Amino acid sequence: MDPITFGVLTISDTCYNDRSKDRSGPRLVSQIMQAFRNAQVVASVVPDENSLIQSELRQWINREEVRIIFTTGGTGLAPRDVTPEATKPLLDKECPQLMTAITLASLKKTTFAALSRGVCGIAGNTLILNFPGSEKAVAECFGTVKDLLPHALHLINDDVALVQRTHAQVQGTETVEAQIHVCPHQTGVGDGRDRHSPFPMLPISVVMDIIFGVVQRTTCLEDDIWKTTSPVNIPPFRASIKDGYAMKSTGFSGSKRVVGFVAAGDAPCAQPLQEDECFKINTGAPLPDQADCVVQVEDTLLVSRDKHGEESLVEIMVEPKPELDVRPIGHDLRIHDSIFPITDSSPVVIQSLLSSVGISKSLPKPKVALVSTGSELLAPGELPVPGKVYDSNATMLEELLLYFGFNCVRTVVLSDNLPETKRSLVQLFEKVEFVISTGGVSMGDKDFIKTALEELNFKIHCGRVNMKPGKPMTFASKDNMCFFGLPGNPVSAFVTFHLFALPAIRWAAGWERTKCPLATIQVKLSQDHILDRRPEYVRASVTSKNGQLYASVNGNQISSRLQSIAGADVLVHLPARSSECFKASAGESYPASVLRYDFISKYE
Ligand SMILES: Nc1nc2c(c(=O)[nH]1)N[C@H]1C(S)=C(S)[C@@H](COP(=O)(O)OP(=O)(O)OC[C@H]3O[C@@H](n4cnc5c(N)ncnc54)[C@H](O)[C@@H]3O)O[C@H]1N2
Ligand code: MOO
Ligand SMILES: [Mg+2]
Repeated sequence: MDPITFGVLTISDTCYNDRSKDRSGPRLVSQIMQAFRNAQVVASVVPDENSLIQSELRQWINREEVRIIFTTGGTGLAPRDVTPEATKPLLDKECPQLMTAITLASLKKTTFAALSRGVCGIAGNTLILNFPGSEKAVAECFGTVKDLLPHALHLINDDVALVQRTHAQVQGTETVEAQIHVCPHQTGVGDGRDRHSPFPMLPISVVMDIIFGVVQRTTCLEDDIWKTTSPVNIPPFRASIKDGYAMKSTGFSGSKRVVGFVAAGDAPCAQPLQEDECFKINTGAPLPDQADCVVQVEDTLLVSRDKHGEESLVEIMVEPKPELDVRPIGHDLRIHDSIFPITDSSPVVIQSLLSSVGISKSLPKPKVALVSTGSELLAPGELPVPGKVYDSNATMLEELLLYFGFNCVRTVVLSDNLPETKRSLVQLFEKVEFVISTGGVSMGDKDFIKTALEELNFKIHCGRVNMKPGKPMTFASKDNMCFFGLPGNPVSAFVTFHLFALPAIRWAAGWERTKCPLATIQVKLSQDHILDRRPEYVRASVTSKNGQLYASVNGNQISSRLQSIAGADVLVHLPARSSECFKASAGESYPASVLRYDFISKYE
């Protein structure tokens, strides 16, 4: 079936000024993608300006392939709400009943639906529907009309055969769902149908929304961990902060007799203590019951030793003050207080804080399996064979998982063989929740991953992403099993692991959503870079010059050249080329994902 292109136009001053605030547009895109397997989507954001709305709508109406446009926002009663006024003059025919259907359904949820003034109609061969601006409303409105859309398009197209077929379906002989289903790429068929990927190229933000919507959390840190209270005080006894002498702060008289030695690990000592006596004590040792301060060894002089060579008299050079160099009981953490002052999902933080209060519990981490696919692959260590290449992806991904605090339970190398691929996936998913594969997701007649997933009844949420490298990145799921099919080119696998698989695993592990993706910083480009047709994620090393971070692109960026990850501190996010702009210039500032903790390679 031919792809249908949908337009999603977010109309909002706020979202225009800060795209990250646009929740409704991406939500709509993701719903379209989930509902229509043959959908392509163009999306844009404009402010609440009549002329700008019309100019964007006109461009899409004039594009033959754009068949349905949803607008979101600007339908209310506020002075800046002009979406219906901008839309109406462009319509050849209005479809008021479509809007009535939407309004009736929305009124069942909230009477506020009565305050939306959206219109629906046909412009050329394009159906336009105005939806309100809220994410929830958009989802509901889309749900109301989605099943009507294929038939509406057939009617607009005057496609008699399909119209008749839909009428038959309405009478109960076939489902509309079946009609709009498109099978994934059929390898080796050799006819026209297998020459284009049926998978729309989704924007990264949409793929992220889908991933966070689909991946289930295997641990619920909020409940299990964040509310944990301490069963002990830290320190559990009054502890010395210094190596020195524990004594009474009262009756200071210059020198004191050393009456005992307390080391870390000794039980607190109840022995009576006079004002002219002291105990030699080590850092971390419990203060004798009758002492109330410690004088560090640097502020004392040894006066004499006894016949065994032990210290017997010391001169105290500073005045002892109550509580000097003493950590009171519960100073760092009080019993029954929360162990976690703030939520921090780092396994380092969680495990070590739990250990500090005596809780020995390893956090359940999502179980991950890695699979390298490809008949051309040789394991490192094997002798070279003509036509074969060494498998770098399995090692790279295993090291990355370890670097980010996760383990992988198994690594297997598959040949390009459909039954073997299916068998291995089934076996792996008996043991793990995540399988990350590399290779076999593009258009070759040996690229079996998507077919295997379909045949195993996985839902393929994403088969292509609008990015370079990493275009064929595939994400699929079934029940709580999640599958990432990273592209085989090693750099594509590297980039897509960081951008998609890692955030998904962190999410499953219970991390806060905003913490799941890599941290983003702003960097200035050190050199010009020609922009690609796809948004590009460029490996670059970072130099700090007078506090400003500069990114230097790491040589040839072809996705097979793994050397570009050497010295890669960040992935610089470069936008796609446009008619106005074909290069990113030196000195311009771009966002960049931080790949490693030590992300500044040079200081100048
Ligand atoms: N007709 C089209 N061909 C390709 C397209 C396309 O859109 N149309 N996309 C290209 C893009 S972009 C990428 S990225 C690759 C992705 O390919 P696959 O995921 O199918 O991966 P393979 O074909 O199996 O391998 C690609 C390449 O990578 C090497 N490779 C694979 N696994 C490993 C490994 N474990 N270690 C090292 N190197 C590996 C493999 O030998 C190939 O050279 O498809 C393009 N094609
Ligand atoms: O997207 Mo591919 O990953 O360009 O090489
Ligand atoms: Mg391939």
